[in-house]
Amino acid sequence: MTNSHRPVPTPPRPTDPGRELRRSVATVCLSGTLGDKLAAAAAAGFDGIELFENDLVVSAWSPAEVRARCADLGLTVELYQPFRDFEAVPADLLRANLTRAEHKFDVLADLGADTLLVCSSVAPAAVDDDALAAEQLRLLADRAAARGIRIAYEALAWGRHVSTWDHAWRIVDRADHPALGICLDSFHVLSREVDPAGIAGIPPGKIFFLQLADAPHLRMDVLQWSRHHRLFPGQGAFDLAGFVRLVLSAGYAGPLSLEVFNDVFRQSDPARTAVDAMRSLVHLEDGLHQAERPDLRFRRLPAAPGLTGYAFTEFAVDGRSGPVLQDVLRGLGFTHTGQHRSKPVQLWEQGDCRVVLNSAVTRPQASGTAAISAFALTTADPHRGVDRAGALHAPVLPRRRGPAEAELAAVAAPDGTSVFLAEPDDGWRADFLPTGNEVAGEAGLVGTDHLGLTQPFDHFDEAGLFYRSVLGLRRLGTEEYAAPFGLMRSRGFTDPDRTVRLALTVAVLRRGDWAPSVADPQHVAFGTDDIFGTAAALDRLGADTLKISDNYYADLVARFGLDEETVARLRRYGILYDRDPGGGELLHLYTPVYGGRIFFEVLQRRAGYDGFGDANAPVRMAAHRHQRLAET
Ligand SMILES: O=C(O)c1ccc(O)c(O)c1
Ligand SMILES: [Mg+2]
Repeated sequence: MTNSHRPVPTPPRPTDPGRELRRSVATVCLSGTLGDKLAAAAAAGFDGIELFENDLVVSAWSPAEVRARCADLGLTVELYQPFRDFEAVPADLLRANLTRAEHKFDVLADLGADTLLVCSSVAPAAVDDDALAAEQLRLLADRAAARGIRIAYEALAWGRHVSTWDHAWRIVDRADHPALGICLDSFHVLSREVDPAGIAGIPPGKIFFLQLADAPHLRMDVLQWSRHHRLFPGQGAFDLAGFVRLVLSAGYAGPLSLEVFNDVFRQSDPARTAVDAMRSLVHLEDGLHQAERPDLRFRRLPAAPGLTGYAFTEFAVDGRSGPVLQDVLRGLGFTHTGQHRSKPVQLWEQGDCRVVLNSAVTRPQASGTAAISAFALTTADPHRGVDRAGALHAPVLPRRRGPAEAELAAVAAPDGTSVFLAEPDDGWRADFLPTGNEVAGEAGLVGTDHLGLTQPFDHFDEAGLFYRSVLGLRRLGTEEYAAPFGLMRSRGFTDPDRTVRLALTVAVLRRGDWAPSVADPQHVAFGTDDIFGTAAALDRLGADTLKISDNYYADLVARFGLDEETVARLRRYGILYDRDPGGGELLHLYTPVYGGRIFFEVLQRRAGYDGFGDANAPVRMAAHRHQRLAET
C-alpha cells in the first residue's frame, strides 16, 4: 500500500533532468472485457489505467488477480472509479454511504490502488449545503486515510448541486483534509462557462487526479454530450494543451489520464483505439514543454515536416480500370511521361500535377475498380517526418526498394492509404524511364489543390488526429450538409503555408445497404488559374465533365445575384460556384465517377477562398447518381 498523501514535488536540483508524466487510460475508453482492455493499454505503452467499477464487476478476475495481471503487463491501477452519490445527505444515508465506501476501500486495497474517485452527487437525497458536503467528505477522507487511500472529488457537469470545478474546489478547500483533493476532468471543466484560469491557483498537491477528454462543440444536454461524444485530445474543439498547462501551473505531477466515453470507441478494436489514445497523449505532451516545471521532463517529438506540396497521387488500378483512367487523364490534358523501371506503373503529368497509375498494388479491391492507394508530399526532411510518425505510433511502412528505385519514406494512414514523404528534388522520378511522349494538349492545370478522401465511419476522428499530429496539418472548418444519401460531415486540413490540403468526409451515420457507392468516393482536385480557359480546353480534348442541373443555376442567380452572362458561362461548362463571406470565390467542375469511386475536380480559387465548396457537394452527389442511373 502506498502512502496516503503523495508528497508535494520538492524543488529539483538544477541538474535534475526531471521525471516524466505518467500516461494512463481509463478502461471505459476501450472495448471488450478487462483482459482485452489491459492487453490493449499495455501494448500501446500506457503506464497505468483508471479502473472503472463496471469493468471489475463483470470480470471473472478478483481484484487481487487484476492487480497481478496489471503488474505482469507493467500497468499501475492509478485510480478506481466512480463512487457516486456520497455527499450532503441525511445522517442515516451517510451511515449507509460510509459502509458502502468501506467495501470499496477493501477493493482498492486488493487492487493495490490508492485513489478513489468520488463524483459529485446526482441523487435527489443530496441537499444544497456546502458545509454539509465538506463535513461528510472530510469524514470519508478520514476513513480513507486510515486505509492509506486518497479521495479525489470530481464535479460532474450535471451534478445536482455541485457541477463546476470551482465549486468542487471550494468544498475540498473547506473540508481541509490531507487525504481529500480534487479530480479535474477537462470535459466537465471546458463544457461549462466557468473560466478555468483559476485552476492555476489551486495549492500544490491538492489536485489529486487529472482526466483528459476532448469533445466537439455541441449544443445539447451535457450528460448526453459527455457520455456519447467525448474524443481523445486533439480530435475535438477544446484547448487541451492550455488546460493541462493550467493544471501543471498548480504543481500537478500525477498521471495524464484519458477518460473518453465514445460510442464508436466502445465498439472498436481496443488495440487500435489504445494506439489512437496514445497518439493523442504523445501529441498533447509535445505541446506542453513551455510549462515552467523544472521538476518535469516533457517528451518532445521531432518537428513536423515542413510540407511544400504534393509530389504525386497514386491510384491502384487493374486491367480494366487502368485503361479507363488513362483515357480520362488524356482528356484532362495529361501526358503519359514515365514508365516505372521494374513495375507496371505509369506516371502522368501536366504542369505541377502528377498522377501515378499503379497496377501492382495488392489491395482487396473488386475487379474493374480504382482507388487512391497513396499520395506523396514533398518536404525537405522526409526522414524526420517518418521519425515523428514513428514516435506517434503511426505504422511506418517498409521503404519500397528495387533496382534503381528511390527510397520513399512512408507511413500508413488509418484508412490504409500510404502517405509518402519525398524530397523536393524529384529524386523519386529516377524510378521512371521517360516515355518521350509528346505533350498532346494541356488544359492549364497547374497543381494538385487537394485530395478528397471519404473515411470509414469508425476512423474519421482517428484520421483527423493522424493527419494533424503526423503531418502537422491544421484543421480548417468542419461542415455538415444534407446530401441525397444522408448527412455528410466534411473536415478540411492544411499545412501552415497552404501547400497541401485534405478534405476528409464521412457519412454522419453508419449507412445501411441503400446508399450506393456513389456516396463513398475519393477524388483529386487540380487547380487552374483560368477555369473558363481550362473548361474550354477540356471541351476540345473531349473530356467528359459532369452535367449540372438547370435548377442549380436558377438557384445560383437567386443566392448570389450573379449576372445572366456569368451564369450562362458557368452553365455551359457545368461549373459550380461558391462564395465565402469575405468575397472569396470558388469556381469548380467535376468529372463523372470512374472505376467505381474515383472522380476528378478542377477548380479555381479567387480572392483567398479557403474552403472546399461543400455547399455544392449535394449537387455533385446527385449528378453522380444521375450519371450512374444513365449507365445502367
Ligand atoms: O458519466 C459519468 O457518470 C462519469 C463518471 C465518472 C467520471 O469521471 C466522469 O467524468 C463521468
Ligand atoms: Mg471524469
